[in-house]
Amino acid sequence: MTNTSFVDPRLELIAAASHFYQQGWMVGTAGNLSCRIPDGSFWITASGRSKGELQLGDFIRMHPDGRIEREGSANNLKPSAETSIHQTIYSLFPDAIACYHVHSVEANLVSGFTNSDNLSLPPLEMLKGLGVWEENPNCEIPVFTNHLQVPQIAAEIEKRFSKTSPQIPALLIRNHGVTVWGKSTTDARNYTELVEYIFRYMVAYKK
Ligand SMILES: CSC[C@@H](O)[C@@H](O)C(=O)COP(=O)(O)O
Ligand SMILES: [Zn+2]
Repeated sequence: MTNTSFVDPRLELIAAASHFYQQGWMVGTAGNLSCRIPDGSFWITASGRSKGELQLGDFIRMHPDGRIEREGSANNLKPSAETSIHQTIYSLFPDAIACYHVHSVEANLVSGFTNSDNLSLPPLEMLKGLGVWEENPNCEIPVFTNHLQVPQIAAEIEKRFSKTSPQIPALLIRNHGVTVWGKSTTDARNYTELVEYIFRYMVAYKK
């Protein structure tokens, strides 16, 4: 029998946020999560919601051009302040279905390990989980400046990634946090855990 049951993707975002909150990566209102749906629009967390206790009404449905879909979206909520980054990721990577952004202590610490716009990652087995199938890989994560105006960060992401795709589906914003994307909510959740493991390793190695 075919399973035709429909799971509201917001439930997966709520579960992921709760999990990340428990890890200390989405404390208070930090971070934002989104998930693209078949008509090309995406659900994104509304701005300033407590990420450890999201509810279905804490999301906004947006079209790629920035238009808010009122049907299903709660009224009087503002979309995440970092919506322009999610829009940019969805436009650059047509396969991306989910985009997750979290703020961990380790992501901030490792972003200070280099002044360059790329951070070298150690050649850990965990990189395979992020799609890097090489022996002793020489892998880097792109690092972006944390401009006060978020659309400026988004514009720099667009500019760099239009020329060169990153080696892994992740980017770091200096002194801010990491953003990952994947072909499913499960992939995005796994990638978030994997990059955070690598950052933890890097911090522990430095001690
Ligand atoms: C703890 S404030 C963090 C915000 O400035 C921002 O970086 C963030 O990740 C959450 O913003 P939001 O507008 O709630 O999506
Ligand atoms: Zn943020």
